Amino acid sequence: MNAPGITHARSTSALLYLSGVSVSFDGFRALNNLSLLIEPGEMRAIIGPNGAGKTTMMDVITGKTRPDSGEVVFDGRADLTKLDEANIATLGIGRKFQKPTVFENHTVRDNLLLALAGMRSWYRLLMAAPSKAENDRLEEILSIIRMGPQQHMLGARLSHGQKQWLEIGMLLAQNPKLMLVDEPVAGMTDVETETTAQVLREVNKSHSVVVVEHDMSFVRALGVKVTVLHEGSTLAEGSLDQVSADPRVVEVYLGR
Ligand SMILES: Nc1ncnc2c1ncn2[C@@H]1O[C@H](COP(=O)(O)OP(=O)(O)OP(=O)(O)O)[C@@H](O)[C@H]1O
Repeated sequence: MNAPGITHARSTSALLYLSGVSVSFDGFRALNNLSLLIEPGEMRAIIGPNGAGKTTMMDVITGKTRPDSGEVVFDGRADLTKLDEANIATLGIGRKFQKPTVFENHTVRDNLLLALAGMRSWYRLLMAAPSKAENDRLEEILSIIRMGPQQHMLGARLSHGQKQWLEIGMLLAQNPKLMLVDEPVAGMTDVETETTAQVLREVNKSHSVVVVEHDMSFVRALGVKVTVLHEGSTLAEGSLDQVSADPRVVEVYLGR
């Protein structure tokens, strides 16, 4: 049975299907007939110059912005243009914004336990010990985000990079079918950037991911298919080497 509120859309085997999506703000086309297809299990990197429409695309997928036209289908069945943000999150789309928002007065472990239990369960978390299943999952996530040694540290004491990894872990705890990650390495050192690529590659073993990022060394380290957005449309798609060799991409983005 379908969850309430789901409107059947076109049937597709893609996890995420955008076709002909346009969004205008006061007559300015932020997205212009955009199409994108993410396969189940895939990790995709989205790059493009400032104002290319990357954030607007993420906003359309999460229901924050309604497209003026076009199709947005998730998991082969749900028409996301008909759902609100809460319903879309329930369907299994999780988003990590650029700025980390971990609970600073709680340890890494408790931040993850809160995310595992769902934010409604503060009381349960404080009053009851985690179940064996919760503990096992917690250990698994700590290992994926490489923060086992820091699990008893308070959020406030973490470095910028560690906060980002913890937040990736908190998103993972909610077990979304698709993780959207906005500029995860902004402000990171080179070593943190490399670790973030390793963390996301590990995440991608069990989750589909769409990551927006400007940092080319990071995108190279991810080693996944890249979509280049420009003026609200797909300009090029392929490996980083392929799109980097495309004169149009050099002209509008990489050559700058
Ligand atoms: N709410 C809004 N009202 C008016 N214009 C907007 C709004 N949101 C975005 N825009 C415009 O739409 C265009 C696309 O913006 P968007 O933020 O999606 O680009 P981006 O690729 O994410 O850029 P950046 O890399 O700088 O984050 C920009 O020209 C922006 O000014």
